[in-house]
Amino acid sequence: MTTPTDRILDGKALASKMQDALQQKIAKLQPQIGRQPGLAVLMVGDNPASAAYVGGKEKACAKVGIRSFGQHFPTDVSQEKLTAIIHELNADDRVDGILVQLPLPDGFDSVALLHEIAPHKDVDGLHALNLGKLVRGEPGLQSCTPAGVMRLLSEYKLDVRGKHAVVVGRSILVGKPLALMLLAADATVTIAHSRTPDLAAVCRQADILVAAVGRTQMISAEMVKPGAVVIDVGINRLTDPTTGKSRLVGDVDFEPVKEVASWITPVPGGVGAMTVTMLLENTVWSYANTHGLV
Ligand SMILES: Nc1nc(=O)c2c([nH]1)NC[C@@H]1CN(c3ccc(C(=O)N[C@@H](CCC(=O)O)C(=O)O)cc3)C=[N+]21
Repeated sequence: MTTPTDRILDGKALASKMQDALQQKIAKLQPQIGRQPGLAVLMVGDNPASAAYVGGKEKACAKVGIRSFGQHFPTDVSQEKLTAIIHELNADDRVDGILVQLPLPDGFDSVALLHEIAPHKDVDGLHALNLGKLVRGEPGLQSCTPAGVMRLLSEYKLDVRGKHAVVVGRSILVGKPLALMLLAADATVTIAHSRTPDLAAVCRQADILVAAVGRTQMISAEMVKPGAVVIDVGINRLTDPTTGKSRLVGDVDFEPVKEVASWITPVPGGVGAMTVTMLLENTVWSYANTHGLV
């Protein structure tokens, strides 16, 4: 029962291919529209993981030709000030997408803030209007990480229709929207979580198993049906106590699970690598859509 090791869903390669295509698309649209697409990322505080993500987003923007309007605030910035900044960005014609880097430090009402973003600039797909469209199965801006998972599955022509997808995790950023996207693609969807009894038995039913919990080694080989497609959304940073070096691992016990699964995403280089690219896609979609060029 061996699995060819090339059964890896290579998010990094797909992201790079998509970024090349985006770069060309922007180069074509820019003379018609008369400006670059623009993305504003708001970050509060100095969480090192957030700073790294924001840096990655700005680098990717520069690479494809999106102008960054990054703003970094100290933790004592007020909710009112952030709201006012969002209103300015809503009215700023150079800005196609607005993203509030999450999580915000304690004391901020992030949902209230997300709802100040003009829905057509909500490139994170977290505004109630965009989430509502997703529930209804209408087109709209969709959350980047789950959209990246769907794109990976379609790129590798892995059929979702009629398959049993088990999503472990029910966050508003990943688990819930991904379950809805899988449902829209005609999967039979189960959402499992920390209160699900006999999680292993539920996972073993999955043709497509998604781990989006944020806990290392959450998914062991015994929880995976042979031949299942395993999608690892977890991003956990582990520090080696002897070397002090840190590395990223997912929620899946990769080596043993890879022997059971038909296809599997690595961490890093899998879903996470797709997330930023979907953000760029959403920004360019909003840019083109504003000018009737979608
Ligand atoms: N409003 C908001 N929207 C988000 O989409 C959002 C957020 N807040 N807060 C934090 C999470 C996390 N996130 C990732 C982005 C890039 C990688 C990524 O590039 N990962 C690479 C490697 C990164 C590395 O090596 O450090 C990979 O997995 O291959 C991962 C995770 C977006 N998030």
